[in-house]
Amino acid sequence: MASEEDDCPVWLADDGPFVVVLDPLDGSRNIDASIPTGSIFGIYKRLQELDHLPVEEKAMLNSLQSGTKLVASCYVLYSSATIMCTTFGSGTHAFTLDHSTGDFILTHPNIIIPPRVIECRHSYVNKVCCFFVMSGQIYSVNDARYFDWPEGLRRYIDTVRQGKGKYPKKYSARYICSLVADFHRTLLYGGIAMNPRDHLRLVYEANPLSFLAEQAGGKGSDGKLRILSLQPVKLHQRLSLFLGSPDDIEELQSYGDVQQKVNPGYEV
Ligand SMILES: O=P(O)(O)OC[C@H]1O[C@](O)(COP(=O)(O)O)[C@@H](O)[C@@H]1O
Repeated sequence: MASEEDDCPVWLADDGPFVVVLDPLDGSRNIDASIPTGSIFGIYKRLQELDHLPVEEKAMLNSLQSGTKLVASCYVLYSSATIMCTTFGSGTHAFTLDHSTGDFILTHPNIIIPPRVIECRHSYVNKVCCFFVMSGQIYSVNDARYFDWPEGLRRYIDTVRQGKGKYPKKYSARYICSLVADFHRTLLYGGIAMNPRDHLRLVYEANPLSFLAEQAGGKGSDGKLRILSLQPVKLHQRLSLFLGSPDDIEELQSYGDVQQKVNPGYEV
């Protein structure tokens, strides 16, 4: 088991079938203000071919598995409702805690990130009428960092918020600064959630959430590459993270230069 809060993974049992990587409390700086927080989990199979190695070594290598090897991912959102959203590789499904029984009830089966534009067709006598319902025009980023962003990311955000992107509607901004909450909204409402600086962790945050995004028909990217295709080399490896609908991620990536390399370490 490897936790974002610990320097090294721990080996719990020789015969445990699974490896768990977790961020136990994401968005912790929000707690005193009662802003939503969350937990994130990724689950892999134990690599039995490494069983002969010393404990520290096999604990580390088991925790550094590629995101493509995830067998399950989950986040729990602590907000006006407590929601557990999971994937076992066959869709993304969310369960809401019923406080009266302690059970998690399946409330959001087969979540699909809303596509940016939904085409509706209606048939009338001798006529097919087609119109579009716009959906998902939301971007989520800490744009106080605007002047540290690369030129491509600035152009992308400037473009979509003026309604001059591929879809002709001005985007709205939403940023909670709690990754689980920002991602949960993106799953349900669409759009794109991002942290372009190398702050979030590949193992504990980017991989599990990208697996959930993909299983909901979306994408997880570092601005250039599919997150799940990246091989972790360090347990606490940080990177740029973009999660959202396929249209939004593809449009963002077309701007090329979107990873924030200047990261002075912000106070708040
Ligand atoms: O300061 P930024 O760049 O807006 O980063 C905020 C992000 O950092 C987090 O608080 C996680 O940071 P920690 O891992 O240091 O707790 C996310 O929940 C949030 O999305």
